[in-house]
Amino acid sequence: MTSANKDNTANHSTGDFTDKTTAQTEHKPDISNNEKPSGLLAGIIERATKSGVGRRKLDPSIVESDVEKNMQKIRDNPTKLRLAFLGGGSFGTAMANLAARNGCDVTLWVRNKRTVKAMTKTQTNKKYLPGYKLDDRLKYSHDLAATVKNKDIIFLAVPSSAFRETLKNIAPFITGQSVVSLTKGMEKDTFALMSDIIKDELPEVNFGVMSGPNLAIEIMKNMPSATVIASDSEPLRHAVQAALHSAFFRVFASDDVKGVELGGALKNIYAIAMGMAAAYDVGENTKAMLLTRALAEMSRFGVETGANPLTFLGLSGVGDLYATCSSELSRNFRIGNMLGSGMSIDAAVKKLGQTAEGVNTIQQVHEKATKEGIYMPITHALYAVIYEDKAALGVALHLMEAGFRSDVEFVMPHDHSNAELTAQIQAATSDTDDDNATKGSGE
Ligand SMILES: NC(=O)C1=CN([C@@H]2O[C@H](COP(=O)(O)OP(=O)(O)OC[C@H]3O[C@@H](n4cnc5c(N)ncnc54)[C@H](O)[C@@H]3O)[C@@H](O)[C@H]2O)C=CC1
Ligand SMILES: O=C(CO)COP(=O)(O)O
Repeated sequence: MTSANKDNTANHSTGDFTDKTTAQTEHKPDISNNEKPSGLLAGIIERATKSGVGRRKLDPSIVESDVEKNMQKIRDNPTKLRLAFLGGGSFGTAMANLAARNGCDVTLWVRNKRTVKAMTKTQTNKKYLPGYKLDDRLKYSHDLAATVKNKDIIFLAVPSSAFRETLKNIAPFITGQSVVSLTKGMEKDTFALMSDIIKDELPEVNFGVMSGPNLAIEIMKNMPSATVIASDSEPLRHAVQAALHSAFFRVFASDDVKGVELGGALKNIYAIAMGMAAAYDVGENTKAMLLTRALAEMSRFGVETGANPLTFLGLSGVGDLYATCSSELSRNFRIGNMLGSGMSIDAAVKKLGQTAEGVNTIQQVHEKATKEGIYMPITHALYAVIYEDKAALGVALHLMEAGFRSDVEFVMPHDHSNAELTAQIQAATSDTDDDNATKGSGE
């Protein structure tokens, strides 16, 4: 049993599972035999690192059975993927721990030398995951070059604000490694997603993005979870599945990189809205309305920017939206809750002291949607409350009075012929709106 398991004793009443079964039956990494990648793995890596290979569109049923076959071969031939995880926050640590527990050769890069020393000594991440013992095979380093050299896959789990800088720093050491983003955000001022930044900075590399309902603390507790690896490269998808998949963590595949990435980035906006709604003690109907209209906004935005709307029905869309909109473990939810309790955005961010990507994403998406004329009423409303000091109640009422629209616009497109009626209703209620529109109105 791994040291992580020793600490996490079984408590099924709280949903806390040990991974006794995994350790004993699923992954039996034989360290002594694992120094070199197996033939199968070497093949996967070779294919993954050759540009163009594996980029064809595949019949999903064939992919499913191929994945299963490959997974089986990998299970039958214990392998040692060489992985680097960059970013020692809660998510980078949780994912690195999963891979180490699966028998991969894993180094977690943390920029602070003293933190590396402390993690090596205690095998815990005291700041971001206090109380969770990490796998004793996990290695730590603050030497970026040494960490990324001679690796098969480099996973980035730094905040979006540090993503480009981190890629620039590793660029000199990239030879044939693949890169996978775990980051859920957008670059400030450029609206670039992490995959866009990878294409800018490392145009030759094979890359993927991973996203899904993956609250780090629940993963550390071995609560069953699932995620999505999206890449144009089939071999890379398989390699990531091999690295992270276990009885507690299922890794599904997709080739809609944009859709998967947008799901992870956009849901943070609505987690803030939902945290705020929770502070106002709204009912279940209201939460359901907010969640569902959020999904409509996300998929509309996705389609306008090149994603497949069906992707938003998957784990990285509705799955992650649900997880972060319903849990105080979500930092974005907590930010919303603090805002709803009357705190300013700056004070809330300071109090949180961790990454909450939604704070920046609201601004990016508000600007982009305004510029491109994409209908995103919840995002605009949230922007008005947070950045234009509008009263939340007045803004919420305004949202409720918006015109008649169809439910699922991909099933029945909106009927714009009722615009006149909508305008009349809005004119009739505008006096009330004006009264409620600013915080000085005595809301
Ligand atoms: N925590 C979670 O449950 C999940 C987080 N994510 C995403 O993962 C990304 C990272 O988030 P967390 O690990 O939760 O953040 P965190 O707030 O727990 O930690 C951030 C880490 O990044 C490091 N960092 C900050 N600036 C850096 C820089 N310039 N260079 C190197 N390292 C730097 C910090 O020192 C810290 O170790 C975010 O985009 C987040 O949305 C995705 C899924 C789940
Ligand atoms: O993305 C997450 C879970 O899937 C984590 O959400 P927060 O960044 O809001 O904590």
